[in-house]
Amino acid sequence: MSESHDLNGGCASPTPTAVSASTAAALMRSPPIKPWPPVTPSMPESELFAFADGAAAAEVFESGATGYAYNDIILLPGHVYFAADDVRLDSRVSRSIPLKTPLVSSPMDTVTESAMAIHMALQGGLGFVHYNNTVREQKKEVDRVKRYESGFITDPKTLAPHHTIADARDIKARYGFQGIPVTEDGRMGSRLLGIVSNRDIEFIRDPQVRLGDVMTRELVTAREGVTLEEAYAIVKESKKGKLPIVNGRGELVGLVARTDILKSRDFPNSTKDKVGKRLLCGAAIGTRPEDRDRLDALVEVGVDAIVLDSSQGDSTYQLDMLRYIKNRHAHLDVICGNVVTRSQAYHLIRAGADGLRIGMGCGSICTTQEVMACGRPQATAVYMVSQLAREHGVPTIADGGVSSIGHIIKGLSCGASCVMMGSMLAGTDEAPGEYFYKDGVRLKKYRGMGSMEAMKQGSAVRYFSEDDRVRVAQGVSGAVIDKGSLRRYLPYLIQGVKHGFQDLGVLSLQELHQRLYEGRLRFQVRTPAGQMEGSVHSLYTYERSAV
Ligand SMILES: NC(=O)C1=CN([C@@H]2O[C@H](COP(=O)(O)OP(=O)(O)OC[C@H]3O[C@@H](n4cnc5c(N)ncnc54)[C@H](O)[C@@H]3O)[C@@H](O)[C@H]2O)C=CC1
Ligand SMILES: O=c1[nH]c(=O)c2[nH+]cn([C@@H]3O[C@H](COP(=O)(O)O)[C@@H](O)[C@H]3O)c2[nH]1
Ligand SMILES: [K+]
Repeated sequence: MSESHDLNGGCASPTPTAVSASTAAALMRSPPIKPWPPVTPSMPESELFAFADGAAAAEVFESGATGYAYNDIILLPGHVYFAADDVRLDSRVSRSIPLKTPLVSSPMDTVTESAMAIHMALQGGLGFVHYNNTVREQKKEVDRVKRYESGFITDPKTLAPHHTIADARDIKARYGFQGIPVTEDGRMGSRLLGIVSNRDIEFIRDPQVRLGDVMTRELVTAREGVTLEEAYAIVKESKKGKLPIVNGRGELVGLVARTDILKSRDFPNSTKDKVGKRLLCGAAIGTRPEDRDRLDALVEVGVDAIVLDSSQGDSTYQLDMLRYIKNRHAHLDVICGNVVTRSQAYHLIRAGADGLRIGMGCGSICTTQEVMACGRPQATAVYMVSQLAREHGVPTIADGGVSSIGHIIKGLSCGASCVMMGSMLAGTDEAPGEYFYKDGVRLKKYRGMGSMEAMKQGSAVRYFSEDDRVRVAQGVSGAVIDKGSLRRYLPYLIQGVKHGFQDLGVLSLQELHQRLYEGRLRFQVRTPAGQMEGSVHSLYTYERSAV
């Protein structure tokens, strides 16, 4: 027996009444449907976005009583009339630093050191080197970024003549490259004696044969100071896989790999200075008197932007430090923060901040809102602060609380010039620290800079002593999942953001912000059911790839 579902909810259906012949004839003669004009890219905006559903940002965020997180809001789609690849993401991180990619890495000791900063800059973003270390260590990290030249390998794996074929095979298995320079003491900076490549060792059975007996000694080398173009020309001419760079004393100072000739052209969007063509690099410092020495050390190696790193940026300490830097190093961009209100932002803008970092307690490892009872939901904070900053030409960074591509798009849609990430980047190869396994999952450590662990290490290395102040932690330590290399992960994020812009019908960040402030970017607040509906649901199991 089949079950019938009564669509009238159990009520008896009304008895159909007969339609008169004249009414039936009139219905059949109903007026023809008015044709719409064809939709074309050249259509005026009033037609492309003819109906305004949802609400303008001002209506959503300016109510005052309620603050919204990224997940509380959703954007309504626009009209798609271009390909995702047509979208341009050019922006600024601070008054004088333009970016092709509006993504920056957080100054945290499990996120940004030189490797992260190099790869963020290569792909059009920027990295801020943390300062939970000695002045010397931070200076060295910034120096590495500034000295980086795409194409020159400055820290090649090297071996000594007493190493064996097994050692060379081990490097190949672990890092995937062949052609290992052999130097006197096995290190970079020591006299170059030869190169051992696959051809030298492939037919030798005994893995204990020493490299000194089999390496190639007749080498084509280039002298220190050679330009990348010249080095490439030599590599092409010599048909060798590797070109060692040596100084006047014959010591190894660098290496150029044939395989990198193509790769180095892969970064047309990199964040570089116009004159020296060096990658740009940011760094964080604090607002204590000793941070002035740190500042000078960073300026010595050419740091391009300074973040004054604090959870509450509206303090006389920060205002004093900002004025001090502006007097001493007028050329340097200073990004202040963190802030979440217009008052905080106003004080810093008035004192000359070149950029503002927005976010208090929204980060994945943050417990500030729990412990300090201060903060603000991030979407509202980004909108309110960015709106004021825009009037003064100051770019803003939406910092923290980003755990998906959608959150990046929402941060930018709320008015941020770029987005800063910690947890999203901490699991990549370029973040500091080694991977480890837990429950069969490959992880990397990630911790808040206000966590007890980070604070203890910080005061130990920064001040060379364990001070005995009572500390109140504002963060936790944990771990994040392996995300592989930024070489793949950043292009994935960038492409995702471009697709989001395409759905919104905006071709650039400038257009997005123009729509935002003209009330033409339309938002809606999602109820808890709306949020559930918008995330994965009703499945017994599912998988989500990290990249
Ligand atoms: N974005 C966020 O929500 C949060 C971020 N964090 C991160 O944790 C780290 C530590 O943050 P905070 O504890 O806010 O650092 P902070 O250095 O601003 O503050 C630490 C303490 O030192 C005081 N202080 C700063 N400069 C001073 C001076 N010149 N003289 C005397 N006292 C001074 C401050 O008032 C505060 O009590 C940073 O990396 C920060 O980004 C921490 C909490 C929240
Ligand atoms: O309350 C906090 N306690 C901490 O210990 C802490 N450490 C970092 N931060 C801030 O969090 C941002 C990174 O957040 P995500 O992991 O969500 O990207 C960072 O960029 C910071 O703004 C902290 N906030
Ligand atoms: K949090």
